[in-house]
Amino acid sequence: MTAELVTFGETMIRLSPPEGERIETAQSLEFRTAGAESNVAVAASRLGCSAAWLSKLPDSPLGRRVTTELRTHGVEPYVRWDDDARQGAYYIEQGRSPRPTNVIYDRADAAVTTARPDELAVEAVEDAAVFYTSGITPALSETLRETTGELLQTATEAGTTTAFDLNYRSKLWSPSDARDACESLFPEVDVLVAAERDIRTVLGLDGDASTLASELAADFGFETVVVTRGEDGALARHDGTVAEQPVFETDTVDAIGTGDAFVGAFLSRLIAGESVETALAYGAATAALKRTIHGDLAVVTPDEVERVLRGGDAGIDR
Ligand SMILES: O=C(O)C(=O)C[C@H](O)[C@H](O)COP(=O)(O)O
Repeated sequence: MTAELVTFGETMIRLSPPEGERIETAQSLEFRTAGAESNVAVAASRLGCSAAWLSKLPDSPLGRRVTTELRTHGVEPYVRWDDDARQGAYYIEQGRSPRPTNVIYDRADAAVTTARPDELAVEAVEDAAVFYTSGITPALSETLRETTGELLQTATEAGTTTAFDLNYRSKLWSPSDARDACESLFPEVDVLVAAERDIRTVLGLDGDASTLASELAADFGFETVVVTRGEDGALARHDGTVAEQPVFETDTVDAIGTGDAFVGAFLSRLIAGESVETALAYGAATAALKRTIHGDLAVVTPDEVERVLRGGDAGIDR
């Protein structure tokens, strides 16, 4: 079946001690899966968009754990299985003020780092409405930098809209390396999503969020630029106009995955033919719901998102 949204990247095993426990001393670790591009596919799928995820995984219980979880949420994994490769993982110790959240990656030499286009379901990219990947993927290896560029080009040539989240991770590379790699990919990107702080740190731009979006659109010819601003909401520049979206208040249980939930919901609405304004609102509502849920995944339903959009409060539904 042709998927409307196709994403490409690494999905890791996510290991986290119980709240208030340190990685150094914890006796147990919660076991989940997480990865920016599959998180986006899950959010979109849960909101009614058909979604597929391309990657390379070890042919092992750890690799199959990833595909099993994605299928649970309706995402079709198109995976190249590798007998000998590693499964990437990360440890996350959730912070509580004044102790920050800490992520420790264990993803060097993961299976995906050697993925080449001829090992991947490139035809799914050609047939999709939107192809999505993020700045994490080219950060993982030189091969992935090339593969990311080739898949974006394949998408462009096939008339598939391309979407890219800058997703800067300082534990993977320096701002200048990220800038070089991402700017070389930008000519093939139609929809750019970027956190305001990443635009300043990585791309070295200054000014308010609206100015950043306009400069990016002018410099790189993006069709749409979405700037995410944490508690200050998000804005999108499209067709020469800027739309703003505040955040929905939330009681945060787990903030990790908020950005990906936003992007997945946003893309699902664009694919459904809705306006950028509507897509932004869906993104913000889905992101708020994600923050109330443990793990990276936006395990939500369209009704729940609609309810947030209508301003429904929490309460007890019985
Ligand atoms: O692959 C990586 O390096 C990741 O960081 C996976 C992350 O768990 C998500 O991408 C969450 O990112 P947010 O949605 O911005 O919270």
